[in-house]
Formats: sequence, structure tokens, C-alpha cells
Amino acid sequence: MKHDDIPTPHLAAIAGEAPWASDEFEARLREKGTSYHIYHPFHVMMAEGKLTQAQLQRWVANRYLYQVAIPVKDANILANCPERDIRREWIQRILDHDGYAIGGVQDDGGIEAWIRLGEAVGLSRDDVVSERLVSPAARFAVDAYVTFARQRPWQDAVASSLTELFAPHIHQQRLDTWPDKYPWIETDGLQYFRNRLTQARRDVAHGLRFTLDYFGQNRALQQRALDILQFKLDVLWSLADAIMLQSCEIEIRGPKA
Ligand SMILES: O=C(O)c1cc(C(=O)O)c2c(n1)C(=O)C(=O)c1cc(C(=O)O)[nH]c1-2
Repeated sequence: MKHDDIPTPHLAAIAGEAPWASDEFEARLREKGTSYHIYHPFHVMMAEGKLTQAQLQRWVANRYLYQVAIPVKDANILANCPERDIRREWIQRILDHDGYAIGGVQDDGGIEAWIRLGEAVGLSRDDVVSERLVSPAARFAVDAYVTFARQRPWQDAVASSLTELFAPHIHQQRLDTWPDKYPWIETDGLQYFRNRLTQARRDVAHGLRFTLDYFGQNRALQQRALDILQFKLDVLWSLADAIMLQSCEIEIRGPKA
């Protein structure tokens, strides 16, 4: 689908309207942060120290699905993108998560750091990588994101990564609250969150620059970028819903549920 061929009626209706200035467009994207999953009751409970060890373990185990999906999602963006300049910057995201060993330099990557987080909360490596603790609904939520990047124009998939605008705040919140609220977690296990503080800011600077520029061409595209960001916020919210429901089940039926 090409972007000059916008089928959605509400976008067609505003196609003739003047685009918002870039700073207003950016402010509207940032306003979407009010529905970020940091406000989901499960994440609020997490920050308040109200989760049991079993609940926190389920969160890490389910979120592993998202961690392994991200580089696959990014590989789909690369595969769909004919622009070398974009690919040169975007490829870094895959290296961040998968790690690399190039010319004697090695980085184990974010997926490995996430597995170590799993170990720090008391799971075994196999508990995490086998995905046997994940809920079916969490899998649907994560699949929706990968499928979006696979099937939609690569520019849409770039815009869908912009929830990362809000991610440093939630990573910092965990770094600030977990040592006090969950002192049983080894602090080495929190390295994933420390790494993401800089990686997410760099990613988002690139993704935001592109989105403001490309989707800034007209009002219909600007609205489309906002709709895409809402879709991605909904993916993250649904993932948290799935984890919260599963963690209620284990409270009721015990850890074998
Ligand atoms: O822990 C979180 O709450 C959280 C949220 C998000 C996000 O907002 O999409 C990402 C991450 N973490 C993250 O660690 C990460 O690497 C990441 C990549 C992306 C993306 O869409 O490309 N989102 C996120």
C-alpha cells in the first residue's frame, strides 16, 4: 500500500487540511504517552512493590516473547526498506538485541541480558527460553506487532516503534524502585534496563526525526502516524493485560497453573 492511497475514511476526510507544524505534531505524538503501559495496573503494582515473586517471574517470562520478537520485527523493516541510509541506522537495533562478535569485539546483546534478568528473579535459563510459562494472549499481542511490521509499509513500522519515546521513563522507574521494593533480586540482573536507557534514546531520536519528516507531509499522514502509535500502545497494553490475568490465575490456583 502506498501512502498517497489512504483508504481510511477518517483520514480521507482530513486529507485537504493544512498539516500541523512539526513541533505541534511532535507534541501530539508525545501526548499519546498518557496511554503508555506505565499506567497499566500491573505496571503500577510492579512499581509499588506489590507483585509477588511468582508474578514478577511471569512478567519476565512473558516479556521474553517481546524481546525475541523485536529483532525479527526490525529485520522485517530492513527487508521492506529500499533506502540504504535508513537500513544503515536501523540495523543497529538488531545488533543491540541479538548481540554480535565482529572483529574481536563481542556483545552478548539484549536477549541474553533479558535471560539474566530471568535468572535474577529466580527462573532458570530454560524456564525463559523454552517459553513454557507464556500465556497464549501474550503471544497474540506480540505477534500482532511483528505481523504489522511484516505486512505494512516500512514507514508505518518505523512509526510503530515510537512507544520507545516513553520507554526510558519506565526503565528508569524499575531501576529506581526494584532494589528497594524487591531486594531479593540480584542487582546485576537489572543491566538490561541500564543498557536500554541510552539505546532507546538513540533509537527514538532516529525514529522520531524520520516520522516528523515523512508523516509531516500532510494532515492525513500525521493522523495516520498517531493512529499507528495508538495501535502499538494497544499492543503493549494487551500484553500487560495478558500477563496480569495469568498472574491472577497463579495466585488463585497456585504456581503450577
Ligand atoms: O520495558 C518496556 O516497557 C519496554 C517498552 C518498549 C516499548 O515501548 O515499545 C520497548 C522496550 N521495553 C525495550 O526494551 C525495547 O528494546 C524496545 C524496542 C521497541 C520497538 O518497538 O522497537 N520497543 C521497546
